[in-house]
Amino acid sequence: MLRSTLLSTVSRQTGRTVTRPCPRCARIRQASSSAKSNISGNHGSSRYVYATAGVLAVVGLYAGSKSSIHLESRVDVDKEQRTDVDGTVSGAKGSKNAGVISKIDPKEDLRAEGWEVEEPSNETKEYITMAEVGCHNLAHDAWVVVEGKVFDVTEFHKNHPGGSQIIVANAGRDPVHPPNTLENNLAPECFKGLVNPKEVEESLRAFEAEQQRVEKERNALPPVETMLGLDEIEETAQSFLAPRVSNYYSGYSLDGHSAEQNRSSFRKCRLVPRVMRDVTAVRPQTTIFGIPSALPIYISPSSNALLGHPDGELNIVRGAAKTGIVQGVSAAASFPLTEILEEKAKMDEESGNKMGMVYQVYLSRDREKNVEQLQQVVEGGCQALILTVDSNVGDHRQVTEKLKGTRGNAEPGIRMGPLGTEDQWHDSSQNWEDLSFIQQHAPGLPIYLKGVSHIEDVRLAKKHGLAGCILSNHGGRQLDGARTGFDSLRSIYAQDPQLVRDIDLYVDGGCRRGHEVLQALAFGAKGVGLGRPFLWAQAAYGEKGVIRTVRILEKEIATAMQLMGVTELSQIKPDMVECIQEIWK
Ligand SMILES: Cc1cc2nc3c(=O)[nH]c(=O)nc-3n(C[C@H](O)[C@H](O)[C@H](O)COP(=O)(O)O)c2cc1C
Repeated sequence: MLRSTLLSTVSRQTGRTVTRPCPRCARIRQASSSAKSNISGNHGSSRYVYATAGVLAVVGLYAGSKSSIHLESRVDVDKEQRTDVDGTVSGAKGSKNAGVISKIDPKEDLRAEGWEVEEPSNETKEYITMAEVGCHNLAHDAWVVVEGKVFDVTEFHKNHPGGSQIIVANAGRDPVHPPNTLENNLAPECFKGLVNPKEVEESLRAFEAEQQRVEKERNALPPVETMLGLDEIEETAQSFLAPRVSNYYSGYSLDGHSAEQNRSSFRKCRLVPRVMRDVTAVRPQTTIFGIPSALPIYISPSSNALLGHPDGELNIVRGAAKTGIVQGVSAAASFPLTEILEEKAKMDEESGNKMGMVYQVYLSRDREKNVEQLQQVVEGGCQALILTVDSNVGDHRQVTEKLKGTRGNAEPGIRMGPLGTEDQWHDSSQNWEDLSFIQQHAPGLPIYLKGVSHIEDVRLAKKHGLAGCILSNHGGRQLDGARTGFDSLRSIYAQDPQLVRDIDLYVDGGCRRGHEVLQALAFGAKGVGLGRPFLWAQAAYGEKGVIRTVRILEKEIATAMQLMGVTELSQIKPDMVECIQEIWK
């Protein structure tokens, strides 16, 4: 049964979502009662414009210097892939997400305006409009435009080397991908047609204008040396990044209780320093995931650094290498692991030291993907593996969905359901038995389970021979209401201090100051991970921002150690941190 496509637009006045049937699709449906296509999507023009403005800054790297449109390379469209229905043309045969192609042919008008216009193909005389492309903007229905060509990347994005999210984030949109890379990896049937070149041109112009704005504002930022705290760097980044980028980085699930508590849980403790001790020289060095580290912190794996800066994760590699801290690389990084490893090799050669790099994986629904990935990780020289287990289904980020974040426009009731289950990287069947599979394919690599809260799960991790656990609620981005990593640590320590000694525990979420790192160490944590601060820092200042962030934390940690009366991290004890019950109420 054909349903009317609904358009959702966010009223700028009321901020409320207004939903109405799409007149265009309704017209097409009237005309094509026998259409095979199952059209779904929302492409309200005001939302589309808003979302487009958001994406422009996001894909700086991809934009490159592309300023002209080349439609010279034709892709043969199999006649049978398109079914003419009363003047409209539906998408690929058998595709549940088949598209709709306009019967309006603007080519003559365009030629009259002086455009050089090529024929889309012998079979297809019409162009796909950007509005139509915009209908296909979801993880399970994703089209993108590259150099005027429209591709269905619904299947491809799940295996995209740069991560699924970056593709989905740009689904239904402008040209965003380096030329030829998609074409070479896509089956011919994924080609949907061409977009009106004038529209592409306009969209590119807007894209470039936004790129220039971001670059200009980034260049006008106060010098990185004037940044004194991690929050200040975040504010600076937020001041010029497109709302969509800011929203993605700061995003949390549902009401953000866990994200908020991540910050506040550290502030509910009081430090109880010791005095009259010689603290002239302090040693904040330690080992993180078994790797020597300058500080008891590490960069927690976080996806899509490229959203904020064209060098993305490469900034983080350079910053981590130059400051001697360990980088956790996300399975959904925006650069392929091969490129990240190449950058690491360069840094290792320059410094003569081997930087610390650990790789994060999700258990994929397609285990073969994990096998390939793990082989790359082992051969590439990553020193440990982080297995993130708090994402067995996708997140539920209401705020992000509203802003057309990474998941497309959410149509309540229609779209919310499948989002969590479509992604290859979230396997809701994952369980303890799967650990042997990971262990088998990552021989010799210590494995740390990320996203643990319950003491019994720490015990099980130990029983299964894992090197440690990262107590975390994923920065409040998965289960809203989940206990904070720091609170889990305190609770586990209170129940079974020996367990904390027997297995390595790390904590992440909400830590922004050096003394907060020490609070976690007091209860036995081996180190603390920070996610967002490094994303913001590289977005605003590139590699220098990463370095500045580490330097700020280094100073804060060293000063806090001196003021606490300790010279070694091992001297920080639980009796030096008081978490008073009344404060928690
Ligand atoms: C934008 C963003 C992307 C993230 N991507 C991943 C990821 O790909 N894998 C993962 O295990 N954790 C991911 N995380 C969670 C972080 O590793 C970390 O648990 C969390 O950010 C810590 O909280 P903090 O940002 O307050 O420091 C992400 C976090 C953010 C903010």
